[in-house]
Amino acid sequence: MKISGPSLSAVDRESDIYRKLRETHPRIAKKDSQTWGSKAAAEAAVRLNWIDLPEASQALLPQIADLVAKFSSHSRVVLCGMGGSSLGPEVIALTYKKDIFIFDSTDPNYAQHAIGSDLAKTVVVVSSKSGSTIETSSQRALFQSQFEKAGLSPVDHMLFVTDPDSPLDIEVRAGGYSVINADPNVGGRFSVLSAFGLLPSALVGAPIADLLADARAEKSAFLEEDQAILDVAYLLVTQAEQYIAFTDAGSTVPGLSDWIEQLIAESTGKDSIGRLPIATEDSPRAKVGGSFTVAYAGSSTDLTVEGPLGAHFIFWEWVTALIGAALKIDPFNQPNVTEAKEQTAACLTEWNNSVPVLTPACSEKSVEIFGDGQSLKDALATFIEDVKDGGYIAIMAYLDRRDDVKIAELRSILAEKSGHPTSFGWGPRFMHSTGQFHKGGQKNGSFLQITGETSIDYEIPGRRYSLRTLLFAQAIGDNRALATRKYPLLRLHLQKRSAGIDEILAAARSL
Ligand SMILES: O=P(O)(O)OC[C@H]1O[C@](O)(CO)[C@@H](O)[C@@H]1O
Repeated sequence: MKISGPSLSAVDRESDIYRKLRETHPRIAKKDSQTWGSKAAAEAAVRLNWIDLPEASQALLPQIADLVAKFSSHSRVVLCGMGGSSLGPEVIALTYKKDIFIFDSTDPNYAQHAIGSDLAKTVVVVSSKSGSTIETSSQRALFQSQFEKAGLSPVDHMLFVTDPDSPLDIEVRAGGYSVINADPNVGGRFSVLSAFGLLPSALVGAPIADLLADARAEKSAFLEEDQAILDVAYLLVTQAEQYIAFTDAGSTVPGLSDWIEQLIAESTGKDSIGRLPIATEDSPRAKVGGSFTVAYAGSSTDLTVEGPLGAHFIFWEWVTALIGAALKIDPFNQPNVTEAKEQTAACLTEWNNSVPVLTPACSEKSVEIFGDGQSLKDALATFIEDVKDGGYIAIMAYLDRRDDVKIAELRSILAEKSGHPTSFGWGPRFMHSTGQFHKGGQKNGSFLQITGETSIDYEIPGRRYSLRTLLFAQAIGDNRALATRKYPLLRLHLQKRSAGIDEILAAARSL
């Protein structure tokens, strides 16, 4: 991996932190579960096999090749999965310019795109380590019924990646489905070089053997010569107090920032001392709010890290483990993700499985305002004013990331208007990424939720609620989890999505 940039002059290789990182590096290589302290040791003992994946996953290649051959008559691949289970294949497909539909949402409008118009040609990979993630199990149930309704046998169109003996594994094997098991001692966000990353990527024709070879070469390189990897970990610990802005601009590995975001945010966003990665459009916009800036090409950020995608994967996983040791946190748990899940379940019970009428404080044209402010502009202005010194804004859009993609422009507008680091996440996908940080990291976030009416809805077979109800329970559940912490919180609800997005963008630009 080649590293460069002006920040390297700040590396103090004689400092205590650098010494700690240098001591930690060989302990990670030995898979020493005590590396992150005794409290983290039990979890670490069953989470460290990602270290072996560049070599160990080669053994999976024949099984993956068989599955690719078995499903080769299907021209369209859909991947159902959340967090690490989907962001890995997404960046691989983007990098190698392969087409895969990533279904990592519960938005019915987006689900309609996932289902598409040609189920006969579609193969669906359902990826879930635990087998119990609510989004993934709902997506799976939806697809099963869609295939049946279309007169197609789901067994011929669906295959599964999961841990051996997970409830999902047992059920789908009994049902005659194709299944590939991943190593259970690898956590979701570290799983890209396991079957979770490799199988969907191979189905769309990405060169997975090359990815593994690049990861192996990089691992050998940093085990032999540790300076580059220790320098990067040192900078992210010492030069970024809280915010690390990543940009894919000019990069040969587009989408990597989103994958790194889930890796670092969910691994470090706890005990109020984490690092918040922010995926930004380009280096000028990355700098807003004084974030430490990182790119994978060019020379306009604090740090540039260049290398092939497989090398990036193992490099950033290792850096994350190093950061965890330096910050004295357990990088392998995600305590606050569970909290949002519980709030979602509580909403579903309270609502008796259907969204109640939610009355806004006020409305303007297509947008309902749940929060302070007499108009959209006023609400946004108040929201920005309330951001704490040194704090950040998180925009969470529970919308369709194909049709509603324009709303992502709000990130740079609010960053510029407020001068604060501003992240953007699609709901509920961000819940498996920055969602952990929002509730477990530094207590200085301000949260803007954007929800919208749906043009379609789907019943989820086997559940008593629909996809739309689940989406709203996730949004309102997370809203409650944030509200209990008394963080600044605004929800804008779009009665009409397209018009509402334009109105929000216009109001934000006029601030
Ligand atoms: O693969 P699973 O078990 O469905 O989990 C999906 C995601 O949920 C988390 O467990 C928690 O957000 C992630 O670490 C993981 O990538």
